Amino acid sequence: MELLVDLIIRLYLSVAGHMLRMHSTVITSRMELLILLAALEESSTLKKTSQPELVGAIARRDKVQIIDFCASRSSEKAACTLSSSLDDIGHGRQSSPVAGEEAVRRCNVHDYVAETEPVEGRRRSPGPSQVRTWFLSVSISISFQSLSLYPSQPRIQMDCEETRSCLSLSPSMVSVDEALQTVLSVAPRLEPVKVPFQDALGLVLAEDVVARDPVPPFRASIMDGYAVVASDGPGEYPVISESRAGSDEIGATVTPTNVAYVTTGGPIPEGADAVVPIENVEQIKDTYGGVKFVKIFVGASPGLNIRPVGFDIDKGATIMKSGELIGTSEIGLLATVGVMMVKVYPRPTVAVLSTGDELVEPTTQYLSHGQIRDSNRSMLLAAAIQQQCKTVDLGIAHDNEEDLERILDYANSGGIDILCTSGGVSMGDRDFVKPLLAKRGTIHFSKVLMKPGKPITFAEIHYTSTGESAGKKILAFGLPGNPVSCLVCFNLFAVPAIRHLAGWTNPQLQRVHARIAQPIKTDPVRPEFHRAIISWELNDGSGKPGFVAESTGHQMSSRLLSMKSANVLLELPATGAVLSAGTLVQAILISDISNFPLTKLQNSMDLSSFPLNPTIRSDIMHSQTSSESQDATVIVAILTVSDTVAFGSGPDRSGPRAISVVNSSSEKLGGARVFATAVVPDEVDKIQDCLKKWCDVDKVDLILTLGGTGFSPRDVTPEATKGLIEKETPGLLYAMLQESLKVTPFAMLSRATAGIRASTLVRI
Ligand SMILES: Nc1nc2c(c(=O)[nH]1)N[C@H]1C(S)=C(S)[C@@H](COP(=O)(O)OP(=O)(O)OC[C@H]3O[C@@H](n4cnc5c(N)ncnc54)[C@H](O)[C@@H]3O)O[C@H]1N2
Ligand code: MOO
Repeated sequence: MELLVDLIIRLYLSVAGHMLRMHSTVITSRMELLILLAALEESSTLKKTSQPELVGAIARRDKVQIIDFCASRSSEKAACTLSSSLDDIGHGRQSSPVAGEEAVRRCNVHDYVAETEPVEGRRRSPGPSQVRTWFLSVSISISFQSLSLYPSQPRIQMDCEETRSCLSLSPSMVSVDEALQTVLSVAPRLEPVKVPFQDALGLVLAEDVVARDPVPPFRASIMDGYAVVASDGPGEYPVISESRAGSDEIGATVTPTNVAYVTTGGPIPEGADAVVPIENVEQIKDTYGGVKFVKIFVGASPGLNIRPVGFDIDKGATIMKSGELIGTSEIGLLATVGVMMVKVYPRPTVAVLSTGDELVEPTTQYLSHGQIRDSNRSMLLAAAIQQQCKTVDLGIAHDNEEDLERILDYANSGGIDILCTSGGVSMGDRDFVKPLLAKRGTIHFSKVLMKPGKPITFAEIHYTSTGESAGKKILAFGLPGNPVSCLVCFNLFAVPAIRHLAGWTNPQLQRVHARIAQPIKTDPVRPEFHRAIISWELNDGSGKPGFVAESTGHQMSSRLLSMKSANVLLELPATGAVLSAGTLVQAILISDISNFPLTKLQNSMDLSSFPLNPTIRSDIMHSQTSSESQDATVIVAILTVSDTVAFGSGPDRSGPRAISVVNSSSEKLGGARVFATAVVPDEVDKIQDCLKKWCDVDKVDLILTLGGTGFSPRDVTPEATKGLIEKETPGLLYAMLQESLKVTPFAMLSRATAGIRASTLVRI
């Protein structure tokens, strides 16, 4: 039996693309230990640290529970199969076979070398009748290097307080959706307040607003012209009065055979039932006995150009409903109907605290070794202000429990609604935020299956003060220290919470669909929130208008530049696959998108630096050719061949440069213009697909390929090109080499290729 289990494990681990998973499995026998050890054999971390502990626990006949054991390669299917196999072998109790996506979703995976988590329960030694239970969360990347062992609370009766603290610290990981639902279910609506209507911009109404007056309050003219009795018809009439907006010609009554001058918005005199615009009327030069006469050229039907009383707003009409957001037009409406005080949900007060011994004020000119400027605090305060919150700056807390506790107490007494800390929520020995939040309140979750932002912690703390705030709660977000993780988590969780507190009926962030401009590699385990800039394009690559998303580049969670200018977070599923350019994905809006970058089609120079895949680019190219190719005699396409660029791990430096060289030397090159660009990874079929399409379908004149000419196994551009060209052009190669040698002797190491396919010249 042992051999069989061992074999199964080895088999599964040896098959590329398989995932091994044991879920909620209690290890009680040597056989089960074997399963684990066989699988983890290659984990040096385990051997050095956790394995002896685990073996010791088994030897002592302590009960060991694996809550999540996941050797992740990529396939979810294998996880289910193995899970069932384990059941079949018969452990004596069920390990639940978790299927497909659900398995991955619930998987507690760590994709880096993790360490023992400081959990309260660890300090307790098991009593005589107690069962020692370990929570073991294991993730094995392809190299099987990472493992974390979580000794957890013994399964013993504890008093409530202890139970709560321990449970709050359990390392279970929730999905982003679950986490958000939790936040929203815990977040209370703030008590509504009355404010002057001018101060209500951006707030949510907490009552209906009723018009106390009709609008307009009198019959008003829509045009500058003459108020007439419609039945009079065309003819010459005396002007008996002039009614201008703002004046009321009291007493003036229009009767048949006379008219009154009116301006737009002015009251219509009694008796008149239509207004003839001034354009259809002529002043008669001579006045008769001081009375002005006009000649009316057209007839009018009753009611023409008159707004009756209450035409825009009826008296008593509900013009705004509770729950509506007050924008600029709403302020205008409140003014119109004379509602001077409105009941609204107030803005939450957000306190922001940075934690970490390495942090110094941003004003620090010279940094000592190990110091960094605190960026998160200013950023979070600005983000809170952007959400219209009142803010409290709690400064920087050092990595010690006392400092943190003192500041938390201060915040606690200050009437705040939300506390945002950053840093100190991960696994370091000085990460005090979680234990403190657990001590002061209830932790609802402390890890979320997302990238970046995994260690985000959410807790609710109850006010200790006795004053007005007594009984109220503070929502505490323990945001990760990495600046990008910090801001991404603020957007995804704190912003909806702020909105919910502030009375929004739909506090969720809005989503749109966008097509990605570059291929993006997804994470195999954590759904990723990839920072990008979307813009509206007349052709999003599908031939129709739509949003196109441009990645902000390298997505490391410390690289705040990846957040700069980003107006969306692309929601990328955790499949480990590469999404090709042009794939439609969901984009979560994180900022105002009204300030779009210029659309690529509006800016032909910019067009060239837009590395869409060949299909997309060609579509755009076709829509361009009618207007722009008329004067271009040589149509050029540029292909960047690079894994780094294709997978979004680095910017395309050579592509844009080549484009500007071609475009700026256009005249010298006989009217050459770049109409198509693309980026593909170093793979023969991808390169060939693109070249074939440009040669055979788009009939491009010249293709320049960049990259992939070196000597590494992935450098295959020459091979891909040679497989396609029909006639070689050795002379060109010679000329290219000669020129290149003038710049660098290394040119002789280049494996340049050139040739013709159909009517296209391909050069690398
Ligand atoms: N062994 C493990 N290590 C880490 C894990 C893990 O699960 N096991 N998680 C990683 C992930 S994911 C993240 S995200 C970070 C989060 O760490 P913390 O929230 O504890 O943050 P710190 O360790 O304090 O700082 C991380 C990083 O960010 C910088 N930082 C912190 N505060 C600021 C600030 N106010 N302004 C600018 N930069 C800040 C800090 O210097 C660090 O470089 O943990 C991983 N590690
Ligand atoms: O989850 Mo951390 O936020 O990847 O860097």
